[in-house]
Amino acid sequence: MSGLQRIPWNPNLTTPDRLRRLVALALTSGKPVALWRLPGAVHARLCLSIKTDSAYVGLPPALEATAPAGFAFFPFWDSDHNPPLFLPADLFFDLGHPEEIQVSATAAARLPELRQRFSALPDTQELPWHVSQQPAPATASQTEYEALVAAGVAAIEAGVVRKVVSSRAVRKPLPAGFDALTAFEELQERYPNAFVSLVSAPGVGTWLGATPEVLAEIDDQQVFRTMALAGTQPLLPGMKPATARWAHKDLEEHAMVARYIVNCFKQLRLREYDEQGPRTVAAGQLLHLRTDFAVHLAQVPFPTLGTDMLRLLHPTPAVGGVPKQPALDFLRRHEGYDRAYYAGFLGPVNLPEAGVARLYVNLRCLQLRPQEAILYAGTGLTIDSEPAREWQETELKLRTISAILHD
Ligand SMILES: C=C(O[C@@H]1C=C(C(=O)O)C=C[C@H]1O)C(=O)O
Repeated sequence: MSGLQRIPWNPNLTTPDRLRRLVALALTSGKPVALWRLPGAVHARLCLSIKTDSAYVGLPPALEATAPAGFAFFPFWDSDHNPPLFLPADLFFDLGHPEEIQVSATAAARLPELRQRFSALPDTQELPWHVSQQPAPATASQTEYEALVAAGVAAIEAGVVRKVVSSRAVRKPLPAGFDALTAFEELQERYPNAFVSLVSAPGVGTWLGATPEVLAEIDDQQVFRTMALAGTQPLLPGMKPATARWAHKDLEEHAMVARYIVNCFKQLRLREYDEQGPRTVAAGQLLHLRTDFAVHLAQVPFPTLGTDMLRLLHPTPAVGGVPKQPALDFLRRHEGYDRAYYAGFLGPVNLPEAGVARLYVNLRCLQLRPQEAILYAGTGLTIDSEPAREWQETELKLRTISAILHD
C-alpha cells in the first residue's frame, strides 16, 4: 500500500545537494535512511522513516500490494544483535523527479516542521552515518579460511551436508576523504546491472553494496521472479559470457540452488513456474551461472506467493547450504564471525508502486565504520572444493566492493 502524496520540494538546490540534505535530515535526527538504484535503472531512490520504533520487525516483509510501503533490510540470521528492519516510507525521493518528494500521512502532518528543519541544516559535507554497536567481526587469515573450507569439505564427506557456503570478513581502512554518497555514485556507474544500495539505521550501522542476486521480486506485470545464482569464475579480458565453460563443481553447486528453489515451489504445491537456464551472466569482473524462475501471479491461485516464497527461500543454498539446517548449524559452529546483514536481503516493497517488490541478497557489500570498512565474501563448497581456490574466489568477490576504497 503506497498511499504516498506528491508535494513540490525546494526546487532551487541541485539534485545531489537535495539528496545530501534529505539524508542529513534523517541522520542528524537519528533516523534511518535507505538509498538504492535498481538494476538497469538510471536514477536512485531514497526512503526516509520518521517513526523509527516501528521499523524493527520480527518477520520478513509481506509482499502483497496491501502491505506497508517501505524498504526491507534483513540480516542473515535474525537476532537481537542484528534486528530485521522494515523502514516505513514516510518520505520518498526519486532522483528522476527531483522537483518533488512523496510523503506518507504521518510525514504530511509534520511537513512544516520537516521543511523548517531541512532549510536550517548546516551546509556540511560530513554526514553522521549510523555506526553498529556490535564489535568489528573476527577476520580470517588465509590459513584460517582454508581450514574452514577443509572443515566444510570434511562435513560434506561425512554426509552431514551436501553443500555449505563459507564466508569471511576483511577490515580495510577508509581512504582519506571517503564519502559514502560519492561511493554510492561510483558503485552505480561501475555496476549498471547490480542492485546498488546504501542503508544506514540505528542499531544496524551503515551498509553499502552492489549485488547481482535477486531473492524475490514481483514486477509491475505481476510476475514473481527468483533466481539460482551460483558457480563463479573470473571474467577475463576478451571472454564472452555465452562461451564460458564450467567445471563440474560449479554446475553441481548451481544445481543444488536451482533444486532448492523448485522444492520451495513444491512445498507450496505450485507447479506452474517457468524455469530458464542455467546461463552464464557477468557481475562486475565475475561470471556466474544463473537459472531464472518466473510465475505469472494472475494465472495461479496463490495470492500470497511472493510472501510465502520469500519466507521459504531465505537463506538459499547460494549463501547457506543443503540441507539447510545442518548447513546453518555448520556455519554457526565453524564460521567464527558474525555475518550480520551480509547474505541477508534488502530492497523496496510497494515503493513507490503498490504491488511491486524487489528484494536482493545482500552480497558484494561492506559495512562502514568511522575509520574502516568491513568487507564480506563467501564461496559455495562442494565435495570437490580446494581450500586455496576457495580463498582465491573470496579475494575475487571482494574486489567488486573494494573497488570504491581507493584514494
Ligand atoms: C556468497 C557470495 O556469492 C554467492 C555464491 C556464489 C558461488 O559460490 O559461486 C555465487 C554467487 C552468489 O550466490 C558472495 O558474493 O559473497
